[in-house]
Amino acid sequence: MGATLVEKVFSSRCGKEICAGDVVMADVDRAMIHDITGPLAVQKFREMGGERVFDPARIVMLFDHQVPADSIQAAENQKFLREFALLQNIHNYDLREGVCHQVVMEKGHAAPGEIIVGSDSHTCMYGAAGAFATGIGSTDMGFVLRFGALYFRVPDSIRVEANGAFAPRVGAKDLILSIAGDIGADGATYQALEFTGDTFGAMPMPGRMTCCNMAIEMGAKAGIVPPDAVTGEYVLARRPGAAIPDLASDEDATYAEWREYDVSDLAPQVAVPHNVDNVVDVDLVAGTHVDQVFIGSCTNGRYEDFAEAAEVLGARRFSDDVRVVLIPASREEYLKTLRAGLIERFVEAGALVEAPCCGPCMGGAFGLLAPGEVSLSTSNRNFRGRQGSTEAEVYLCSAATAAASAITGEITDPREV
Ligand SMILES: CC(C)[C@H](C(=O)O)[C@@H](O)C(=O)O
Ligand code: SF4
Repeated sequence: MGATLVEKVFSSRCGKEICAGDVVMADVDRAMIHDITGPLAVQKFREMGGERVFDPARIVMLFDHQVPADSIQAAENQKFLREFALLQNIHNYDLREGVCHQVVMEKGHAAPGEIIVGSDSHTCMYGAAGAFATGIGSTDMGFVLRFGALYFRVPDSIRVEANGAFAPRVGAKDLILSIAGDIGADGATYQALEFTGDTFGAMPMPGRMTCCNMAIEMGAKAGIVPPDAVTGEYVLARRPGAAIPDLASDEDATYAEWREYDVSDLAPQVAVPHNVDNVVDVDLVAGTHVDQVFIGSCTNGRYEDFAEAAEVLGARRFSDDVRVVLIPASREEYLKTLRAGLIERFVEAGALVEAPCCGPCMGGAFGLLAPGEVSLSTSNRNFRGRQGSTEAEVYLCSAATAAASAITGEITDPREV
């Protein structure tokens, strides 16, 4: 019987045929912790009798949610983790690089066929590199830090096949929002989303990351794009010599579901408050006043997002009625955006450009909303209270839609500005 990509990853790791539903103990290739979840994971590791981590080279520690520290507690957490890294000889550690998921990808910590865990729900983003990657809780992470392995129930897969080319100003974020609208916020619970078809085949890595990143928003364990030449080029540039196994689902693999999309007539999509699956074509909400526009996060804070935003902006200014907050997801993305002259253009146009971090995405560090305010955000979550007051509203969209709306001060179709 044929196997899915995810079943193949586990079969290869376990050295025997593994099927969806099997519970296996599997070694992990990388374990990622960050400033919020790291301290509890370390505490759990110690409670389990941990003295030395299983392999310092396989642990990645990044600070992003509250950087620079926005409270004494955050500063203490970061100090605690820094001391742990020094003690354990963890070198893949940085407090300045940016949002953890972006940094994991760009430093080459994810490669096809690998199994990666992170104590953050959007760890599923590394499926863009053809890895099985999933978010785990801090107790599980304590176990992983100690033993380098974890029990997994191997998920069923939903095949999401997309074909066709996007219209101008429509792209990966619109596609994944539309998929979330169809599947629903819990419609893929404990399953893997396998993204196939010529749209994904032609999609550059940033778009694949956007789509895999949002798998968790449908409850999925993982999102994964079958590794191909695009994956190989990205991974090898960051980890020279990495093995790029030929991995794809068998033709007769069993899927829980098979969904097909034709993206050629897809319009820009917007998720309206307060659920990610409350998705509509942009024209249905066009004209909604916005108080804050945020372009950033692990979902859409890459150079390509800012380049598209700059194209939409042209020589204009952002509306004086909107707080426009732009945050490249990492230093690498920041530098690319800076060197292309875009940061200067954005600042001239009235934007606040911040250093790489999660920023307003989770309403943690800064950029909070007052009751009654409306945010339009390129991030991935819009539930009540996500960016500040529970009486505020968060809409989600692409960087193109965000830029168009930041110019007009209301939700705007990027094809019309
Ligand atoms: C803080 C962290 C645990 C959380 C997550 O797991 O996703 C955050 O990154 C988020 O996006 O809500
Ligand atoms: S940018 Fe947002 S979604 Fe991504 S890790 Fe940070 S808080 Fe979570």
